[in-house]
Amino acid sequence: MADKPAISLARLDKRFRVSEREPGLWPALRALFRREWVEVEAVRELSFDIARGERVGFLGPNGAGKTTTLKMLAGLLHPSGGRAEVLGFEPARRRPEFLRRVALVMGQKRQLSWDLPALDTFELNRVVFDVPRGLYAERLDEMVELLDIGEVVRRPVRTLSLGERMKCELVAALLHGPEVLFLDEPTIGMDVAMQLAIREFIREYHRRHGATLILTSHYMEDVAALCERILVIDEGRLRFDGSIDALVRRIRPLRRVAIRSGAALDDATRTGLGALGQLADAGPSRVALDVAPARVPEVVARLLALPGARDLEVQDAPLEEVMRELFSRRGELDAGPGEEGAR
Ligand SMILES: Nc1ncnc2c1ncn2[C@@H]1O[C@H](COP(=O)(O)OP(=O)(O)OP(=O)(O)O)[C@@H](O)[C@H]1O
Repeated sequence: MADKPAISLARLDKRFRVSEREPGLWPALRALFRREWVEVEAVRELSFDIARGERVGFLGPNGAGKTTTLKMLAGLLHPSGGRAEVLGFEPARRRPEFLRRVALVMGQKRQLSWDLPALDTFELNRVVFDVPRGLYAERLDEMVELLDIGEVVRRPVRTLSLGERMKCELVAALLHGPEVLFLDEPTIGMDVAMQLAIREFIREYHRRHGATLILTSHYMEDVAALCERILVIDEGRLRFDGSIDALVRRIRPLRRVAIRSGAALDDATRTGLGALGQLADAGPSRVALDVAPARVPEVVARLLALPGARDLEVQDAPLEEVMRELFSRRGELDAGPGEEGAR
């Protein structure tokens, strides 16, 4: 029999009731006596399974329901309907045995005490989670070394840079050895070098300890480096479940083939090439064509036959472009699973 999934959602729903009023004084006064409520459907009938040790990227436009889902899975929010199971537990019950085995790290929130060194919060967590001293010291040494924060953990948190603080947040979240890790925008607002350091740490931590990982990030490099599977949600619903490659093919189905020729191309040649795919503007002696993957070999052969042809390139759409498109095309991704099928 296959292993039970680490995480399982069945038609999970979350609705928020929010009060709504028109701007201005009169509506404000009226709202004191009679509030008008609207329901926001943040998560709608979300169903998927995640196997133990899987690394899953959770993507979608702003307000898609990613954070709400992670909060439900970490036991911070009660679902309005459906069922969530994490490591066999119902997260909303917040059983201590459950809380000891999961961790939620949010790039926009901190659990470290502002005026104390991070080491003090680590020690507090050791007591709260009842981690044996030897194991605690072992884990702490390992992470401090991997993140290179031997000195950083001794300084008051308020004096740390955003990246240094996030490194400490990660240590605080991992000292109890969680088997499931929810990471919500762990690199948000950081410079490229710090993003890379944090990403590398997460990758190495996963390699060594094999925790199940769900990550949300607006940085495609994070997701590409860390996640083997992507779930896209939009308006609270699952829109895609598959690999990054499959997602790129779904959003940008064409590949770009470009070449430089020995001389400027005349109009007749350009028109002839235009019949092979969509011509992208590339300059007088350069041709770039966007073509369906199946046509790439034929197009490459035709381009290589141009006089003085050189510098052939075949590219997928850059990941950042795919990400931008994904976040701007609200509601346009086909419903249903990715090319690799529903799981
Ligand atoms: N506590 C709350 N009360 C009312 N509405 C909420 C609450 N939390 C979230 N929402 C609403 O639920 C929807 C989903 O929000 P959520 O934060 O889960 O999205 P997200 O995908 O994480 O977005 P982002 O990428 O911007 O962080 C949004 O419309 C949001 O305004």
